[in-house]
Amino acid sequence: MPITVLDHPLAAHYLTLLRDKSTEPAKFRTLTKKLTLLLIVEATRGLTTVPATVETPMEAYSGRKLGGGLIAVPILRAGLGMLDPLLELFPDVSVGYIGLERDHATAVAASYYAKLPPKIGGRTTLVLDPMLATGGSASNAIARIKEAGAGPILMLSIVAAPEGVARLNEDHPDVAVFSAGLDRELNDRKYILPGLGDFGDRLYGTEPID
Ligand SMILES: O=P(O)(O)OC[C@H]1O[C@H](OP(=O)(O)OP(=O)(O)O)[C@H](O)[C@@H]1O
Ligand SMILES: O=c1cc[nH]c(=O)[nH]1
Ligand SMILES: [Mg+2]
Repeated sequence: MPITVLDHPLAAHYLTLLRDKSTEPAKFRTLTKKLTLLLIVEATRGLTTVPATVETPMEAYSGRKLGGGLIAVPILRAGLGMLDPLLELFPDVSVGYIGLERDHATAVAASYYAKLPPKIGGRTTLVLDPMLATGGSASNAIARIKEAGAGPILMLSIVAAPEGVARLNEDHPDVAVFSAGLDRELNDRKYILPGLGDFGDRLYGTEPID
């Protein structure tokens, strides 16, 4: 599926501040949340609703409510920075976790944790990971989520590289990808250019890339 890139002045503004190397972790976390809110609104446009009637103080109103329960799966660590805004907008979401870390030399992601909700079958699942670089981490996580029987899968990232989008389209053509930005390329260490560096390190104030 083609990637959907946010096209909104607020998204452009927040993303520029997020990329700025002088942005400290506290502000980085706040900007991540704001960008994720915008991404969630865009990505969930197609959610199904069911009829619902309520009484206003004046008369009956025939409206709509959200249908089935959503699943969210942040990819640890950096994806955790995107979870709070999802919980705010969808307080009834069920949350699973997948831990993946790229090897610094090979950039291949290895799994160190997975706990998915037991009743994932058929439910719409939002995968949260801010960086889609080679696409290896997202592809690995999505394969596990599919094995568990999830329904439609939406991938939410903050910065995507063309290489990662191509990998996901190849491995999981049924998955819709949303991102706040689509960057130029990967460097020889598989970091995104222009990118923003190591998202997890910037989010949690750990060591910078050398
Ligand atoms: O598309 P890929 O090439 O797989 O790269 C993207 C992955 O790299 C980062 O995680 P990292 O391995 O640095 O782990 P961290 O979130 O714990 O820092 C990022 O959060 C993605 O999960
Ligand atoms: O540029 C990149 C690539 C992978 N992971 C990151 O955090 N940043
Ligand atoms: Mg990292």
